[in-house]
Amino acid sequence: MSRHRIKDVSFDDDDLYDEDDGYDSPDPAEQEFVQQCTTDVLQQLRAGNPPVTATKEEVQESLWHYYNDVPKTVNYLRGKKEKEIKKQQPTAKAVPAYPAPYPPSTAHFSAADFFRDCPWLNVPPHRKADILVEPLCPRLGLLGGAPESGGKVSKLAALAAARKKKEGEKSGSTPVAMAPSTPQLEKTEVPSPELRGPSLSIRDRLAANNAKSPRPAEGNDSLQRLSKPGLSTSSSARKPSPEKSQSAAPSMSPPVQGTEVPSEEEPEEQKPKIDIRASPSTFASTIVGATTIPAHEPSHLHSNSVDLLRIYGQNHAEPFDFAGPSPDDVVLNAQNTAKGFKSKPSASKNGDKKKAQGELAGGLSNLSVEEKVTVKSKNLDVLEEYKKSTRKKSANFVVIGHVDAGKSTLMGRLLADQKAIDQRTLDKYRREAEKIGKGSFALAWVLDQGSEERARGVTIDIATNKFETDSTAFTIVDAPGHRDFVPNMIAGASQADFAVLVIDSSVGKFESGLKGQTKEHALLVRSMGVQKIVVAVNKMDTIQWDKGRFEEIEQQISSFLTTAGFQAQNISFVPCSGFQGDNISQRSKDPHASWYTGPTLIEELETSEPYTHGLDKPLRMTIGDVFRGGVQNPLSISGRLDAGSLQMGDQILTMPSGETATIRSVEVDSEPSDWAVAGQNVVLNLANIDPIHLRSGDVVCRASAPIPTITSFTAKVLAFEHLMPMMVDVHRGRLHVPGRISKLVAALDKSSGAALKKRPKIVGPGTVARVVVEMDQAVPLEAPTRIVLRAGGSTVAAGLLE
Ligand SMILES: Nc1nc2c(ncn2[C@@H]2O[C@H](COP(=O)(O)OP(=O)(O)OP(=O)(O)O)[C@@H](O)[C@H]2O)c(=O)[nH]1
Repeated sequence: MSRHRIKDVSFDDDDLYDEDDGYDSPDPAEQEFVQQCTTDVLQQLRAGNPPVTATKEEVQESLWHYYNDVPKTVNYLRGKKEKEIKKQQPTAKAVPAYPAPYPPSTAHFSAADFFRDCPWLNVPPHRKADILVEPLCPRLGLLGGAPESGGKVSKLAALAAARKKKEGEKSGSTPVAMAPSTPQLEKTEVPSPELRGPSLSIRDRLAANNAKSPRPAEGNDSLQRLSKPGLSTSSSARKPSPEKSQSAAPSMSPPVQGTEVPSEEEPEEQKPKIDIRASPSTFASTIVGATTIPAHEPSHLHSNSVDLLRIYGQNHAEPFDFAGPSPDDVVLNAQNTAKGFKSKPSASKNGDKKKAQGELAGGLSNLSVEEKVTVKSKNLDVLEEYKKSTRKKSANFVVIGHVDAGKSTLMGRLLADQKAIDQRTLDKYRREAEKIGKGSFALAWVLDQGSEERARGVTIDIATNKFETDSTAFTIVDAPGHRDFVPNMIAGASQADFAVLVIDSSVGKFESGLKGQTKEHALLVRSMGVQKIVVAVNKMDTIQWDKGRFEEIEQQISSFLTTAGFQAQNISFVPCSGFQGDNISQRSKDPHASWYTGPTLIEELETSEPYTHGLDKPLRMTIGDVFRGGVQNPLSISGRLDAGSLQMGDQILTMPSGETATIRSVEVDSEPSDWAVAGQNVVLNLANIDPIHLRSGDVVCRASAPIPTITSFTAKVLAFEHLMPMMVDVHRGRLHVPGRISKLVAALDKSSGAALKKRPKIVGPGTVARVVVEMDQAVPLEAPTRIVLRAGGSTVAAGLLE
């Protein structure tokens, strides 16, 4: 027989139900066992101390819960019954003075029962003191907050309190002071101890005592301050009288519920206004020195709106003067003075302050990324130095002509013949050129240094090289012949004293060249101011030095150049072969060339006069290149002096940036020099300027005579194409800006310059015209500068700024 209600996991759900009531019928043997247990439990309950009884059903129910365990069932029922007995007895009587301990087998623990035998807990209720819970009256601010004392009550609250009091008197009941355990309750009156029952709280009794014997005004500092009116206008409120001490008694009421009830006899307007603001905290009192304020003066501490800093500054301390030296500075200055150093100046005085500010402003203005470089000038009379100098005359010439006319080859030969390039380098160029199948370009590579130029066999940008004869230092400006690079050719032509026009004399090439850049280049250099031109009739070896061909070319070109404005005495022709080196530096040894007895090319070049005019004019130099000259010269510019002179240490002005720079050193024709004059090719090593202010095409001048920057000008131009109001690019050396011909002023006579027709709508090629040009941006230009106008990749006009 099992004592446990253990579920057999092997059953089916149907096994739990029988056909009658759905549950198993009790086993007779088990019923007998339960009966026996019930009897045992009842006997033990009756035999215990105190004896308890329980019903049969209670016992069997308990046995069922305890799985028929008799001792546990007895313990449970005994505890249960004893609790019921206790509940039925009155409290005093139910608690025995010395209750018997529970049997050790008790399963339930009760704290009350555990401490029941403690005699000190058996305090009669009437002797128990109230436990007061402090109301939550948050302190609001550092210098004020919720009033701890009675504050001014609202009229509504006062009326409600008075009505309540009256009702209490009518009903004859004693007004009971409410324990301020709940802030919402309103205390209407502080009763006397006699009126209070034994349940009066300690706080209430203290309050009543305070009402009876008011505190003297000077007895307690906090109360004294509390009684000060602050914003109150009533003087009577300043000194608390015994009658008013009630309001001064500490109250646990929240701020909105005052303890003072206005007397009915006293008119409202005569009642003193009580300062309901709280006293400052100890911390606040300490930092503002509240205790030093005389008692009779209104305390600013009660004004919540008072600025703490203002209080601090007005009454108690001088505000710190931040303009003066800091305490650390004072100490450091004293230490430095003792060591013999100059002390840090104080800026406390106004004068010193201004001085310091001035120094600061000056320091900022002088602030620069790089330190200013000072270059000592020798203060030379440059023109005198120039006259005394024994330097060779220098001449620049630009090499122009149609593409593949043989310009670079001719100049390479010239440089080779003049020993400006050594044979070893020349052999190297030859080998390299042969490697890529361009052996005939070996001489051209002397000038065409760019890889693209060498690969394509075409000059792209101008190249400058120097060579010297016995009398002259020459600078070659090799210009590209291709029409796509005409702007570069213009830049080269702007630096030239004269021009060498190279013409391919081979059959068909001369004719095509005339239609191409031969004429354009000649016109351009003339428009750029070049007056002398040497025509090198090249590749004469290809036509077996045909004299007739040479004379035909000479005639056609001469005619054209004269038309373009060159004077006949400034035009010369030399039959030559750059490839073979005939009539370049040496006369041709070819017997077919014996008919020519004139000067060689170099001899013709030496007849040119140096460009020396404009020495006494204001400094003008167009920047050709901006580069890093080396470690000693981090910023250099190169170009040709158009006018004036300069020397080392001079201050220059660059336009259009308007930035100044110092000339650190000067190089003339790659030689160091103290000075330079107009016509010389110079490199200026600069200091005290940022490279971003320097560009090719900018103009160097002096601040005393700056070049103007303009956006429009009138020019007398020779039309290469039809001209009308149109968009054009304005070229001046390296400078080129977009603009437009805004007006055709007049068509002019070529020789006299007189107006033939005013305001023409269009002018044809070869016509000289006066036009107004406007530019999109301001550029440094001044008369009589030569300009070139191009449109759609062609030169449409060139002329002189008026
Ligand atoms: N037969 C012969 N060929 C020459 C002579 N001069 C140059 N050439 C050839 O002509 C070709 C072009 O020569 P370049 O010196 O590059 O001509 P270029 O005028 O400088 O050409 P670009 O600068 O590109 O306009 C090369 O193959 C040269 O070898 C010459 O006197 N006789």
